[in-house]
Amino acid sequence: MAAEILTVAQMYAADRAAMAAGISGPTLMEAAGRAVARAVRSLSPDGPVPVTILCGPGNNGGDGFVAARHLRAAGWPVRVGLLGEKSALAGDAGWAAAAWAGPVLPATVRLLDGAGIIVDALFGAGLNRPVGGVALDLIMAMAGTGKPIVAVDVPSGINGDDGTVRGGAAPATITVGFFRPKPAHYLYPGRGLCGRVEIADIGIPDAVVNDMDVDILINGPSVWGRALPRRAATDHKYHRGHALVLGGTIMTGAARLAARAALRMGAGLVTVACAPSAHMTYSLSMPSLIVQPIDDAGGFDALLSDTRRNAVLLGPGAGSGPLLRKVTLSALAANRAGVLDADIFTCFAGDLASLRRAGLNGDWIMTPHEGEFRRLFGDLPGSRAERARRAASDSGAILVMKGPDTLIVHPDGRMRINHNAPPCLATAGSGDVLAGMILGLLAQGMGAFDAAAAGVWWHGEAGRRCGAGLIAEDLTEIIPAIRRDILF
Ligand SMILES: NC(=O)C1=CN([C@@H]2O[C@H](COP(=O)(O)OP(=O)(O)OC[C@H]3O[C@@H](n4cnc5c(N)ncnc54)[C@H](O)[C@@H]3O)[C@@H](O)[C@H]2O)[C@@H](O)CC1
Ligand SMILES: Nc1ncnc2c1ncn2[C@@H]1O[C@H](COP(=O)(O)OP(=O)(O)O)[C@@H](O)[C@H]1O
Ligand SMILES: [K+]
Repeated sequence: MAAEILTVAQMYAADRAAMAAGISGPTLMEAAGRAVARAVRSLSPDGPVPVTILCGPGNNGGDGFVAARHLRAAGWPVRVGLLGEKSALAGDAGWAAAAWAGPVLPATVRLLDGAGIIVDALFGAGLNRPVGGVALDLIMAMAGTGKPIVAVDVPSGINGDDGTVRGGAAPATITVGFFRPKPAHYLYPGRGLCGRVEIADIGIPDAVVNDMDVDILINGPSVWGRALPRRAATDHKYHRGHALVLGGTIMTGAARLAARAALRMGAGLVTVACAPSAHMTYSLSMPSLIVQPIDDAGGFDALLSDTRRNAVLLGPGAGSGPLLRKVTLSALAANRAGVLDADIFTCFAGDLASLRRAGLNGDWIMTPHEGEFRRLFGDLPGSRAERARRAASDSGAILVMKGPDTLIVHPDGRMRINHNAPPCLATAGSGDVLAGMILGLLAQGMGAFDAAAAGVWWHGEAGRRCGAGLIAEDLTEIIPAIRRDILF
């Protein structure tokens, strides 16, 4: 499957490009409506059930009319309700309505009575304001029936570009999208309301994407697989990087999990720098770890003076006191790659400027969850994706906005949306493992944007393989098996 995600504007441009190439609007709409009818039929393999199709005033409604015609031709009982006047339907939607030979009733809640399956063709890409009035009544009534719903393009009321709900939206069983997915198919809350997303080929040539500046991708091995560090027969451990982790004194589990994850991802060596009092805890936890006691930030600087220590992780379990602050500022100045996580966001709350002044740049990755994000960046306006883009741009670093739909954002605006993470990853220490996984890839010289994306996907895959009941320790142990499968 192609990894591109198209914005609403890009989708309209793809439409125009296809038409410029000689594919007519009705041809596209015919294919779209046929795909919707196919989705409806897949919901009732035992045969026809009554279908109510609610059509809106634009081309989304046009797709509904085409679906109605195909279902009726296949012997399905279909009722079509239109929001607005048939005479007002223009362009391709007008063509589709004219080609529907059955009655067109006013769209009312009562049309849903007796429906076995509902098609939601009210609004798609053209939603330009929050739904209200009759449209909202219809949406709420669809949701209230409990019947399977096939949404055309997106559930009506969802903003295609950011997945937000504008007024209200009915949860679909299947959402049929066209040509390429839109952000709303992958971003919550839209993603949660789309049900199963089926992207139909409606005859738009793949080549139209080549002329577009597509900057949103579905995160997966096809995106970064070729950038993964490979092993050579002559490898030396120093070829595979030396990661340095600041270990805390009280919450030692976080750095231990991260360090183990970095080793499992293939880093050649991992050193944990910690207070002398914690030395024993780290040393006994993992014989393969190097543990270096440091008395103060100067001790960390001394470790950094060895340039072979090429990747740094700061934050997990580190405490948000002056040591973390000093160490972070000097690590940023030391021209390394690294990951900033967890306590960093408390330590530098509202103070992005200090991180920037110290040298924060695109070799660094920040991995906040929503709460940590707000601590560092404040209450930025806009959708989650807009806020993440703004934060990446303001910081100059790669931003990993964690959650069920983790976003990996480059300061230049490119974004990868992750979609494989199961909810069992919401467990203590899981984020520490993620930070260590990304660190392990950075240590091996992978570029920060790809390392972040690969780490996030791999972490999701680890969660999927472990399944319900996983604890963070399980994630690190399944890392090698996933590597074998990605690299064959
Ligand atoms: N490649 C493509 O882009 C294709 C798109 N097709 C369909 O075309 C749709 C887009 O068509 P349109 O651009 O006509 O847009 P829509 O049909 O999504 O909606 C536009 C109409 O709804 C009205 N409207 C928008 N928000 C409203 C609100 N909150 N309350 C009341 N009225 C509202 C607008 O004034 C306009 O009349 C897609 O979602 C898809 O279903 C397909 O026909 C096939 C090809
Ligand atoms: N509901 C969810 N579905 C999928 N992944 C989730 C969900 N909730 C959290 N995660 C993932 O689990 C990890 C949790 O990280 P974090 O909140 O930092 O945990 P901790 O601080 O306990 O290590 C992140 O990678 C996040 O994307
Ligand atoms: K719709």
